[in-house]
Amino acid sequence: MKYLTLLGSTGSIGKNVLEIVRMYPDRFAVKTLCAATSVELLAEQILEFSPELACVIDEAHRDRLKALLPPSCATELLFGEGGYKAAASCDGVSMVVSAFVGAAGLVPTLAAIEAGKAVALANKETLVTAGDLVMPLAAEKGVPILPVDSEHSAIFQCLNGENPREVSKLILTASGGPFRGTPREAMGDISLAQALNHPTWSMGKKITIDSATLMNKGLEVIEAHHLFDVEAQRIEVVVHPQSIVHSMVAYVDGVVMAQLGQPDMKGAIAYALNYPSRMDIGMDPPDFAALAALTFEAPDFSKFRCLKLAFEAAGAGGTMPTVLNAANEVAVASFLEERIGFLDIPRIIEATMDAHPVVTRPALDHVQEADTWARRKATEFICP
Ligand SMILES: NC(=O)C1=CN([C@@H]2O[C@H](COP(=O)(O)OP(=O)(O)OC[C@H]3O[C@@H](n4cnc5c(N)ncnc54)[C@H](OP(=O)(O)O)[C@@H]3O)[C@@H](O)[C@H]2O)C=CC1
Ligand SMILES: CC(=O)[C@@H](O)[C@H](O)COP(=O)(O)O
Ligand SMILES: [Mn+2]
Repeated sequence: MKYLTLLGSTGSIGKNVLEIVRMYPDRFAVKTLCAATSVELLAEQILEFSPELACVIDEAHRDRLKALLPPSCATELLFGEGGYKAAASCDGVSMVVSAFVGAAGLVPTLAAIEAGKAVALANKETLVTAGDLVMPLAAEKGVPILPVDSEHSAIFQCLNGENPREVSKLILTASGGPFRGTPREAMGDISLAQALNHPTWSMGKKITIDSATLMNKGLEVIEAHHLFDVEAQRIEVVVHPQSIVHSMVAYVDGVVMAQLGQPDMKGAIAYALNYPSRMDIGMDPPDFAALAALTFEAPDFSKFRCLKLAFEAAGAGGTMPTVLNAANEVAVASFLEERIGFLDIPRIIEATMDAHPVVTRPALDHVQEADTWARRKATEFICP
């Protein structure tokens, strides 16, 4: 039996994880559930899965959650960063699924690694903001970091059994988002509803906006760099609108291995949860005869500035990816509140990066300071 801590149980990834737990109650049990403020859904999940511990973002939400549960409920209720760390390092937990959104995932993921728990990692921002700290700590503690992000799961599967020294490049596929065919001149008029309309994947709001700006792919380049120890110059992004080829690995002999499947996160989640064995999760392979075509094209870096900025942040290293990520979180939150336009997102990130004096080889304190600094700076650039 694998005992899980689920960081982000009320989110898109979290709900998919719980679907798989429902399919295999003989293999997985939920020991702790964590969310931020969605106490109604969390209460339902607590009643269904009876975790030992549950945690929300602050005391007020803990009190609201408590009021939704019967007095007989034995689940211990915690709140705040201390509570998340306790959930991530809880005795008896064998795997932590890291599925918070944003850099909020960093501290509990580090706590999980410190405590020697295997990590199934969906929260890419953890690696973008502090990959140089996270991966060495995982290596030191002998903790596996199993990718959940679909592209990274694909690469992980394509690398299986191959010699990493024979890899020539990683090829990340991008759907291209809803604005792949939108003329450059029309990009300023994009509405929130249009940006939330992802062509192939159903996901949380923040990552859906990241996909629309192609920042998601930029974050994934940095994530892949840390997960697979391949420098960003050897990571190529190719637009593949059908989202059937989830990513590829090219080898020194020119051979390319690809992983294909339907655009449904349950495949990647199940692979991470049950690695190295596969499970029947009721998913059919793509119907190739019914697919008109699988197509590939280069991304337009000038139309999608965020992708360019992510490569620049990867090249600068140190605290620059932390700043890229934090400024992006601020800009996307502001776009989701309809306070800024779509093209303000790259403008704010670029201005924040331009103002940042990079700290090389940062410790956790430096990362956290850079994150706080970038959020403040980006907020200033929202209303210049
Ligand atoms: N969705 C997908 O298909 C994919 C997602 N990912 C990555 O997985 C992560 C999760 O994405 P997704 O599930 O879409 O996101 P959602 O927005 O759907 O869910 C986010 C989860 O994190 C919780 N949360 C949000 N903010 C905080 C915070 N400050 N502290 C603690 N918990 C918080 C939310 O709780 P509450 O509901 O209470 O707000 C919710 O449970 C992201 O890093 C994303 O990039 C990667 C590949 C695919
Ligand atoms: C499902 C998943 O892994 C997402 O990160 C997905 O890749 C988003 O699609 P884009 O390719 O549009 O960014
Ligand atoms: Mn992805």
